[in-house]
Parts: sequence; structure tokens; C-alpha cells
Amino acid sequence: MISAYPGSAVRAAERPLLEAGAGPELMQKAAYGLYRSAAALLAQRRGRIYGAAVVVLAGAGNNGGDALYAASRLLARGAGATAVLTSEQAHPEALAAFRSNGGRVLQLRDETVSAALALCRESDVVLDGVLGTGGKGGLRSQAAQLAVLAPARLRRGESPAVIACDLPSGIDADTGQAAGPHLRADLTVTFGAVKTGLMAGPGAEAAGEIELVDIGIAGYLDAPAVQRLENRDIAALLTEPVPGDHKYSRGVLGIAAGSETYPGAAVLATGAALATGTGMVRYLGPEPVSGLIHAAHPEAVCADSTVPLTHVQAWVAGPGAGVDEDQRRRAVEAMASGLPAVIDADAIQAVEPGLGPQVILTPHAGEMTGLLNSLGERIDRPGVEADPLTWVRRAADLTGATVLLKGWATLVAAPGGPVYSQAEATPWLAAAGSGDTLSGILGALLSTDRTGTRGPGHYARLAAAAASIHGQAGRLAAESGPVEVSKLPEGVRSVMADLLHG
Ligand SMILES: NC(=O)C1=CN([C@@H]2O[C@H](COP(=O)(O)OP(=O)(O)OC[C@H]3O[C@@H](n4cnc5c(N)ncnc54)[C@H](OP(=O)(O)O)[C@@H]3O)[C@@H](O)[C@H]2O)[C@@H](O)CC1
Ligand SMILES: [K+]
Repeated sequence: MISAYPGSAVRAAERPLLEAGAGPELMQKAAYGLYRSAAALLAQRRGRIYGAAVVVLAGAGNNGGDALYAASRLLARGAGATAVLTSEQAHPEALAAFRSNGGRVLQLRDETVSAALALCRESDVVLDGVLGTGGKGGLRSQAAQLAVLAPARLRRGESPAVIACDLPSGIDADTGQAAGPHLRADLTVTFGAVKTGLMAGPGAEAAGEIELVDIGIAGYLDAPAVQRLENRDIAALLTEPVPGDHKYSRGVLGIAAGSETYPGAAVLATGAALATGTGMVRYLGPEPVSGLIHAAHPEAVCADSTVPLTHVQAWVAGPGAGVDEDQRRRAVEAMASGLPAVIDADAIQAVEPGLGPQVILTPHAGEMTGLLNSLGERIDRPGVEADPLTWVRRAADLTGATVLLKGWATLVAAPGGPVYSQAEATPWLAAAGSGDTLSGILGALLSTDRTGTRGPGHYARLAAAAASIHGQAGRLAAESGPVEVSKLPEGVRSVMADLLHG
């Protein structure tokens, strides 16, 4: 499990150590961690550090100090380095160490911006030390013009790789908001604790991979604000069939999805649920959709029945339901059933406050905007996308349901409880039908759930697990070309096999 803390909490945890005079020691630990990550990346990209071209973007504060000390160590290994100073001040001791190891310095001014950008583009690695947890707002003045730098991951492996020191400059360390122009990275090397701003919204996109450097403050931190499940956490949430099980004891998933207008959503949700592993799928919906499901998945049991008359352990309602009134009624009944229920897509419009955490709403940003406005908030879609951490918490608190907000980092909030962030997905999953498969995966996990723990956040953890399985399946599929959503269940089966037996 990865635990994340607001930048303000990390600063508070550092305070007693700083007051005890340990600031320089903490900075050396941070800088050494950054140096090691940069050295590993350079060794991987070009075989050796000797002769590498390094650019340090250094702001006025300790963040720039970290980056300058890290670059000093690279200079000592034979790299060449230039510091681009984005402020009139720089950390004095770190800059002196950098100069004495042979580093060159370029002061960023209007007339040097293009030279600085050219240096970056010709380098092997850029260390972004403009702003860390002390940054307020986005990049200012000439530094804002550096935001055009594209990390190598966006440019098919070309140089330079960008490494963010603690967090990408211009990103809010608490919320992940970009308060204006900001830098983006291939790798963020973060100190003391992962910041929540790396787990949500623009910050999650800008961070790239995340590496944590222990600087000895973990003991001073309280409970994390955001967590991320790793595969061993997900494996502990899964239930495997045992000898003596039958289809009903394993768990039955009811799916009230699809309509004559959008029949495919029901087929996709059913396929994903079966690939995740459930005892049986009972499908409720119009006859033409049942026919398609039978053709693709003969093991599904289909009926045009109601929710109260159908015996299942969990529900999925909403994908592809469109304006079908019967499917809308089934979604309302599923929410009222007391059973775990995934409420997706069109069914989200039927949400009323007063739900329980066993109801899991799975909106994308557009559906989230509609939901929040129906609950009395005044917010538009860009507002939700800019600060998804705030809004996913708000939606969970307003509805009483668990809320999964899809995105580059998918966020899951339990009402009043923990928040999870999963960022395993690939941009290839931004495709029609992708959300339907996520519903099926989550429905299957809920239907077979026998972990017996129902503490706060239990349903949020299962939803986070589903988001991770979905993302990993997408990545696996993307390895062999563009992702075809109807084939995603094959990837889901592989991911499940690894989780269960890996
Ligand atoms: N504390 C510790 O123990 C350890 C901290 N560590 C490291 O320190 C980092 C925090 O360092 P920090 O507090 O010095 O703040 P930092 O992020 O470098 O920037 C502040 C400077 O920038 C300025 N400034 C603010 N906003 C601005 C903007 N938009 N555009 C331009 N300038 C802006 C601001 O000036 P102001 O505007 O407030 O006058 C101030 O001069 C942390 O992320 C980690 O990397 C590690 O070494 C481990 C030990
Ligand atoms: K930074």
C-alpha cells in the first residue's frame, strides 16, 4: 500500500526536525536519493553517467537546493551540468557546491529563455527544482515559459527525461491542482512521504512514475489522506472458489444494463464480470439484449424480471441503459436493495442522497458534474477535472455512497472515510465501452466478496481494486497494439491469474 499525505502535513512533520537543526541533514538525504534516481535513469538510457548532459532548473528555495546538490554528485561522476536559475536567489550552499564541482550557471531572464530551453532539449536529463512544497500558485514570469518542456514519455523515448524534485513545479502539493503553468515529469522523486498532490488530477498526470526517498520523517506523520493499493493488497481482497463451492455459494451477480439503443454495454459488462470470476451472471433487460448476451456468453441467465424477484449477491445497473424506463427502475431498486450495487452511466441520474457505502457510484467527470449539480453544488466539468480530490470526497459525503471518479488517476472515496487513487491505466482505455467493463469487474468482486470485513472503506477498497485490475488489463492489452475493448476480458483474466497465483 502506498500512503500519501498533503504537502502541508509533510512540512508539519519536518518542523520538529528542522527546529532541532536537522535541516541540512534532511536536505542531503533528499539530494542523495534524487542523485541515485537520476544516475539510475542515465545509466539505463545511455549506459553511463560520465559525459551525460544535465540541466538543473533551480528556484529560490530548498527544492532548488535539493536539485543542485544532486547535480553536484552527478558532476563528481563526470557529467556536465548547467543550472538555470529561475529566481535572483538560489540556495547559497548548494549553489556553491554545484559551482565548485564545475557546474555552469545561466540566469533565467527574458533574453535567456530560448537558450535555457535549447539547453534542456539537448540534455539527457532535466532536474526540476523550481518549486516544491513551498510553491504558491503556478510558475511565474520567465519560469512559466519552461512549461512547454515535454517529458520524454510524451515523445517516444527521446531526450531529455524530466525528473521532478519532490513534485512537478507549479502543482499544488495538497490537491494536485495546477494553479497555472506547471512542469511535467517522467519521474517524480519525492521526499519523506508521497504527497497527495501526486495522486490526483493534473498532479497525477504531471508526476509520471513516483519514487519515494525515506528521509526519516515517517514516524512524525499521522494517518494518510490518500492510499494506493498494490497488487499484494488487491490479492488479499480476492476470494477464490474452494472445494465444495457451487455457483450460488461462489456468488451471483445481477446485471441490469443495456437497452435496445445501447445493447453492447450489457455484453461488455457481462464478459468482464465472467473474466473476473463470479458464480453466475443473472441478466435483467429487454429480450433483444438477452439474445446478444446469450450469443456471446451462453452461461449467463437472462430474464426480463425485477430486482426484488431476483436472488443475487450484488448488482450492476446503468451501463448502456439510456432512457430505458425499466432499467432506470431496476437501478433505483438495486440502490434500495441493501446489496452492494455498482451504479454507472445513465443510472447515476437516478441517485438521491441517503445511500449507504455499499452503493458504489462510478461517474466520469461529466457524469460527476451532473451528479454534483443535482445535489445543489454549482460546478462545471473543468472545475471537477481541476480538483477531483475535493469533488470525489464531496460527492461521497453528499450521497452517503462510495464514489469512484474515473480519470488518469481514478479516485475512490468512501463517505467520511478513506480515499484511494489508482493510476495503472493507459490512455488507450479512453474508449467507448471501457467503463462498462469496469462495472463488470467491480460487480464480480462484490458478488464474490467473502472477506467478511465490513469496516469503513471496505467497498472503496474493492472499487479501487477493480480500477487497478481494469487499468492493468488495459496496459496488458496495449502492449500488442490499440486496445479493443471487447477483447479486454482476456487481459482481465491474465491479471486475475497473476493476482491469484502470481
Ligand atoms: N523542509 C525540509 O526539511 C526539507 C525540504 N526539502 C525540500 O524543500 C522543499 C521545500 O522548500 P521551501 O520551503 O524552501 O520551498 P520551495 O518549494 O523550494 O519554494 C519556496 C521558494 O519559492 C518562492 N515561491 C513560492 N511560490 C513561487 C512561485 N509560484 N513562483 C516563484 N517563486 C515562488 C518562495 O518565495 P516567496 O514567494 O514565498 O517569497 C520561496 O523563495 C521541498 O519540496 C523539498 O524539495 C528537502 O530538502 C528535505 C528537507
Ligand atoms: K520541483
